[in-house]
Amino acid sequence: MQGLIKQIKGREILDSRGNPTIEVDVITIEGVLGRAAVPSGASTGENEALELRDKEPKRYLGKGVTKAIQNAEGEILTQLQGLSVFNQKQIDHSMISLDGTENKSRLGANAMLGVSLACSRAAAATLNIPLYQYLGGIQGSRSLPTPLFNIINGGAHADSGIDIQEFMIVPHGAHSFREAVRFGAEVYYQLKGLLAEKDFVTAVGDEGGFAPRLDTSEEAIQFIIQAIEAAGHRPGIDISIALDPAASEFFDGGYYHFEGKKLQSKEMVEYYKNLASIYPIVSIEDGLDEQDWDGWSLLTQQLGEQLQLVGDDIFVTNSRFLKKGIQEHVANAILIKPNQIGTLTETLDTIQEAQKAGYGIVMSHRSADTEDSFISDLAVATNSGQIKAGSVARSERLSKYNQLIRIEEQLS
Ligand SMILES: C=C(OP(=O)(O)O)C(=O)O
Ligand SMILES: [Mg+2]
Repeated sequence: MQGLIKQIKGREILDSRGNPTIEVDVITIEGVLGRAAVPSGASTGENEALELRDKEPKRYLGKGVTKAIQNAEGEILTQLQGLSVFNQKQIDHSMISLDGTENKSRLGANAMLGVSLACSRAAAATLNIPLYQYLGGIQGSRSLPTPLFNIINGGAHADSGIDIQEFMIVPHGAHSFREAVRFGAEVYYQLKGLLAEKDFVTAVGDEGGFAPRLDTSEEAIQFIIQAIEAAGHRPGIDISIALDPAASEFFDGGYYHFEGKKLQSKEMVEYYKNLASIYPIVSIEDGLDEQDWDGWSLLTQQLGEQLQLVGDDIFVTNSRFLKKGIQEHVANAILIKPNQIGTLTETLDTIQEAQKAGYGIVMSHRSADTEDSFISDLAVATNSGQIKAGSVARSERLSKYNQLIRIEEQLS
């Protein structure tokens, strides 16, 4: 039998915030290597699988992942040694039962996901085929996703003081992925000029979008509209806007503390409704808090016909929460972050569940990411339709977009 797991090696590498994160090598008896690195969030959902970090911070770095590495190289290797990398389900389910906890807190979702993804890379390498082709099989790998470029950063991702975390542009009028990237870059550079003209700083936040000290989110949207026009594109026709308020971050004591006001769910819904009636907004992610299911129902009733409403913190890539959402008519799309759930098999199950229910899929990076571009291949393999991986000007973000440019070339 081909592809039997012989060795697992973990190492600490740095993520884009300069913190340690885990990279895993899986080596088969034929000496084939599969490698994967795991990203890390800042605005994490309460119900995410646990990222295992050491108790003590390092002298100059954030908390390390040496315990997660020990688990991958020790207990996980003992459990998986001799299994074939082609048995992805078996690999993932045996790690889940070995861990034995609801949220993967014993072995660490970071250790488990690193191993899980590295196994699939080793399988693709054994067959000598691209990862997207291995993951997608004959049915998959047909369409390139539309990118959502995050060009203004707020919330937990920057010190801009803007309450909404992500202002993204959606170049749905582009005819190819390559052209979409060009649209993104054109708007990004126009936006830089417009901000500089008004004496705003053009330093960037965690995901590579600008982080100007603006008073309101509406001001950020107006800058983006101007930048789209300055780049020669038509707002709402060639390029629209997507938002990720990441509202769990400003929800406290039953209220949304938003732009100096203390708002109830229904007032937030009114705010979004008004915003969407003025500007070409096509998608809002995490418009409300992860526990505010009633608010989410109202949001979906009021805006679900007209907008994509994406659940990130509320679903945490977990089919259990997604099923509840489908039953209760909450949201109409899901954000997919493999490290929120911790294995490839569970990620694929959640995607399938969402697709069956007609929910949209947005494949996603994390705010602290690495040069690993696994999610690009996964987006194509599952025909996710959309991907968000930050701006067009930091390499850990570009690794995803550039990989998609290569895949597009191969598929055409
Ligand atoms: C990518 C996101 O941020 P983080 O990785 O900080 O959760 C998000 O909230 O969608
Ligand atoms: Mg989000």
